[in-house]
Amino acid sequence: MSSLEEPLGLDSLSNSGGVGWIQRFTLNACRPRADEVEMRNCLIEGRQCSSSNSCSEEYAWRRQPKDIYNSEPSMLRTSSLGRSLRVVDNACDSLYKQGHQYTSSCNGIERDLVNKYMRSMPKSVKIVEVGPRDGLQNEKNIIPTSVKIELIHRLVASGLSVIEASSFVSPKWVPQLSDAKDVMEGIRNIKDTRFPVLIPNLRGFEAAVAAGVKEIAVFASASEAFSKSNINCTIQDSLNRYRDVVAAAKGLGMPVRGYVSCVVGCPVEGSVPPSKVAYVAKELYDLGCSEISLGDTIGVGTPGTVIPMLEAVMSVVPTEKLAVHFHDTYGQALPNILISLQMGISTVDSSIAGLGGCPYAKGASGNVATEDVVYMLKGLGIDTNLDLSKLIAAGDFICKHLGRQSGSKTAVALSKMASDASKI
Ligand SMILES: CC(C)(COP(=O)([O-])OP(=O)([O-])OC[C@H]1O[C@@H](n2cnc3c(N)ncnc32)[C@H](O)[C@@H]1OP(=O)([O-])[O-])[C@@H](O)C(=O)NCCC(=O)NCCSC(=O)C[C@@](C)(O)CC(=O)[O-]
Repeated sequence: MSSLEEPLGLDSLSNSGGVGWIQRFTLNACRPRADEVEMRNCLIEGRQCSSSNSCSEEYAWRRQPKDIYNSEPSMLRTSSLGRSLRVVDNACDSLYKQGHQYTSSCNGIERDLVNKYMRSMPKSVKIVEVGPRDGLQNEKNIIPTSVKIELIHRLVASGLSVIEASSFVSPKWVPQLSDAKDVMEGIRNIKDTRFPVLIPNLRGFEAAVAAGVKEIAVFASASEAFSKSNINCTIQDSLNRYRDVVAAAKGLGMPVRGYVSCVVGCPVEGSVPPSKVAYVAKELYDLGCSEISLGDTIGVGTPGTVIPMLEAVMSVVPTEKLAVHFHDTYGQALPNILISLQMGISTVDSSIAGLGGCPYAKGASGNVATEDVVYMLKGLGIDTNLDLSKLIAAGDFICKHLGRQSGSKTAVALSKMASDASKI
């Protein structure tokens, strides 16, 4: 086992002030007020109480089952406290306030956390929904075009402003998306939503234009081996190809997004150096791409590897032009997004119900689930203008069609709570 695979033990923190840091975040160090203790006890014991926090009738989450999706995450947070009963844990809680303000109420002491932890966080985040493209491209059974169109309509209804609709790639390589033209026809009348599509070459570009596409994305790799297996050419050849595609798109006034895949690791080459990612990102930016999305295609990144990668890219491409695109193979997507936000990035790609995977990246799991990203952003008080309940319904729709459970932990948890509440 390499040292990177070994988790840090508490003993290794003691010499670096780590224990003190941990103590500041324990309940003992941040004792609940007496009335909160009393309220918690009543909840555990199932009896009624009348503290100032009022749990006199029922649990908050039982009172309004229909509003459960729209509740703030702090109201939905639960902890088992060693018993099967779940309780609202507000003993030492962060209070979410509108307008990007956070305070922590603890022992009656108000602490302003904005400057301490949230200083560099964006006030709003743009989500680029990639479910209909990245989410579905790897599905073995061909999904009817009408289902893809219905999914896109549902995603639009949840407030998403950018939805990657499909790919104009070779149908021999990705048969699932060979109906791109028909999907575009089915969403032609939707206004005020952007529907970019993935384009591998001029041929795909021409087909997309003929289908009424208004925005495209080209996709290069930071790994030579992945470039070969994904688009059957070297990185340099792909950049040369994209030069013509971007020029043609610019000639029509179309915005072009540029993807860099394998920004942390490659299924064939292993680790990918940040300098290589920065090189490809800058090349795409210089070609005229208005946004560069950095894809951890196989989901191996952790904040420890994402930070140096982003540092390298941010030194050559303006931060506001960057997006992050994390797959969740090792459950690292949310921490990676959080660190990206802290580094100033405000565009995040995600896929409804965590669908996804690349046909040329074996073992890679789905993208981070849109519902989970939105839940986290709501908890951080960051504006998304999205309706979480409608997102969950959209995820439910496609998962039912695929015959599997959602890959979104938020969707699973909130659906279970809603169903439990409806039985009461
Ligand atoms: C790039 C090519 C086309 C090269 O394909 P090729 O086989 O190397 O070469 P080709 O140009 O000779 O084309 C082969 C056949 O495809 C046809 N063809 C050629 N182009 C098109 C086109 N645009 N639309 C429709 N058909 C096309 C072409 O006409 C020919 O047909 P044939 O003569 O044999 O009947 C192929 O390798 C390809 O389509 N690759 C796409 C693979 C793909 O979509 N992968 C998943 C993308 S996900 C990703 O990259 C990561 C990302 C973006 O999600 C970020 C992340 O997750 O990190």
